[in-house]
Amino acid sequence: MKHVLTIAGSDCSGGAGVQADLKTMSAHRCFAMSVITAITAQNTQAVNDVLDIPPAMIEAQIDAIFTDIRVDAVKIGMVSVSDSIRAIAGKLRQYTPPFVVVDPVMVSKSGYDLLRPEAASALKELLLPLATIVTPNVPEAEKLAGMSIRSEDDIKEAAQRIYALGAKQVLIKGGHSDGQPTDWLFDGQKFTAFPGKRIDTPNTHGTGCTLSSAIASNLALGHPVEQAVELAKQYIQTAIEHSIPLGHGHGPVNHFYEYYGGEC
Ligand SMILES: Nc1ncnc2c1ncn2[C@@H]1O[C@H](COP(=O)(O)OP(=O)(O)OP(=O)(O)O)[C@@H](O)[C@H]1O
Ligand SMILES: Cc1ncc(COP(=O)(O)O)c(N)n1
Repeated sequence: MKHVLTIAGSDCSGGAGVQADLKTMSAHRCFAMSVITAITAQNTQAVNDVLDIPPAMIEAQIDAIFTDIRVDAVKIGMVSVSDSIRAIAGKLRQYTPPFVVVDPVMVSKSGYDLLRPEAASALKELLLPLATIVTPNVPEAEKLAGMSIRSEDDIKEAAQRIYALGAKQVLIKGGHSDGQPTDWLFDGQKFTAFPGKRIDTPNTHGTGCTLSSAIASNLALGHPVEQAVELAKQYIQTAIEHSIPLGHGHGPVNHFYEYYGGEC
């Protein structure tokens, strides 16, 4: 069995963050582990509060796992403060897991800033160089690349700029674009498009967390990056198609469909 670790924030409503990651990794039949960077009080409508876990406690969680258990892939999600980013980067340099997927979470679907402005440069300088693949959505890619994105050419220019920050591969996701949700992968040489079919639903809470965890699971399972993304794209497409009308805002995507081959 492969062992996959998420380093991310907790979403008590179960749609995004660590909870989405653990469900996704389990659906891929991987053993899922978590290092919690922050506790959020949120639901499908809003993030009401965030408590950042002290960096020493983040380090202690990482040490507890790596000193005892083989880790086949790591996914990093919400890390809001630069001291926590620095702590995580230091530990990953120490333990050198084979694959690191960085989802540069910045703003929740409900509009809350999950990355403090002071931490943006730490994310760029400390986490991107460790990334096997970084998976920004369009607004995140705009921030990382320092440019606005309005066209396919802009996506390609932004991917090249983000690649230059040190990530080995860059996947710019198309969920926030107009039209069909095509994701673009850049490996330093070529661009590969992963087309999707847009589902007209408000229930897309946790799509980015799910996609990056599916990529991490597929890398742990031995798939090369391009195939890991292709399979993850199929996973998120099905999970959105069967998403759950839970709560009064953005409901979660459905992982049970992949677990049991049917609705829960
Ligand atoms: N309505 C949709 N229909 C089909 N696919 C979608 C839809 N919305 C997003 N996707 C796909 O879901 C994945 C996540 O993309 P998205 O751009 O939503 O990421 P994100 O904004 O980081 O997600 P999150 O807000 O959950 O962090 C991508 O593969 C994207 O193409
Ligand atoms: C702990 C945590 N991590 C990530 C997200 C982003 O997910 P979304 O953009 O769907 O709100 C979130 N809301 N909460």
